[in-house]
Amino acid sequence: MGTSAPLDETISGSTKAPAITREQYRDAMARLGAAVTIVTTDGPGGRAGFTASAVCSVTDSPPTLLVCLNKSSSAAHAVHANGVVCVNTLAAGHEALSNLFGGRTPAEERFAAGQWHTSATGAPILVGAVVAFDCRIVRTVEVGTHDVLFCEVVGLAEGGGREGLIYFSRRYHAVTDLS
Ligand SMILES: NC(=O)c1ccc[n+]([C@@H]2O[C@H](COP(=O)([O-])OP(=O)(O)OC[C@H]3O[C@@H](n4cnc5c(N)ncnc54)[C@H](O)[C@@H]3O)[C@@H](O)[C@H]2O)c1
Ligand SMILES: Cc1cc2c(cc1C)N(C[C@H](O)[C@H](O)[C@H](O)COP(=O)(O)O)c1[nH]c(=O)[nH]c(=O)c1N2
Repeated sequence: MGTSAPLDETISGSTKAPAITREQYRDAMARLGAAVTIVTTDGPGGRAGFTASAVCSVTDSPPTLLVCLNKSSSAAHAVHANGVVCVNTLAAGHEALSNLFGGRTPAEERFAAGQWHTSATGAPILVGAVVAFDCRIVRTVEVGTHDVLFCEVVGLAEGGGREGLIYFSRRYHAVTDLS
């Protein structure tokens, strides 16, 4: 009979030489457009946040999304220690904030550039985000350089913005809801 699945798993890659280089892979991925988010956390591990485009829906029952987090990110310790994240979907006009959370800037400076509320889990919600998903991390799978965080959505906040932000071909693009 089955045992319960572990909450943390590691998936090892092939030991064979990869068929494509990192550069080829990145160039190809640059053609795959994605929404831009700022993933935040707060709690015993401290406040932290990072820009993420590797975010997608896994299932609606229970509502779950995944976030890929580079293990070397300055936010990694806090994310794992707190076990909660808020995925803030950015709007047109958030390009500078995205770049600040995109690396090499101290956490306090990142947060000082935006306005934040506190979600039910304690993670910061960005005022003006298109939509924010307040989440508890229910499972982590390590794959290569990244941790894949499976995040159960326990709360939602709508920021009212009508223009979303897409990262495509290494540039930001505003997208408008014409309905
Ligand atoms: N998933 C990620 O970790 C990820 C995604 C996008 C951008 N970034 C980082 O943002 C910076 C600028 O990125 P860019 O898009 O302008 O140019 P880039 O050439 O570094 O990346 C092109 C595309 O490749 C993918 N990618 C890049 N680095 C990755 C990584 N370490 N792991 C998995 N996928 C990765 C992403 O889809 C990215 O949009 C880089 O430092 C990059 O590492 C990381
Ligand atoms: C548009 C865009 C998109 C992404 C990123 C950057 C940018 C500009 N970065 C990189 C990530 O934000 C950055 O590495 C962290 O902020 C960690 O940097 P520090 O270690 O804090 O300097 C990123 N990192 C990650 O782990 N997962 C992701 O999906 C993304 N996506």
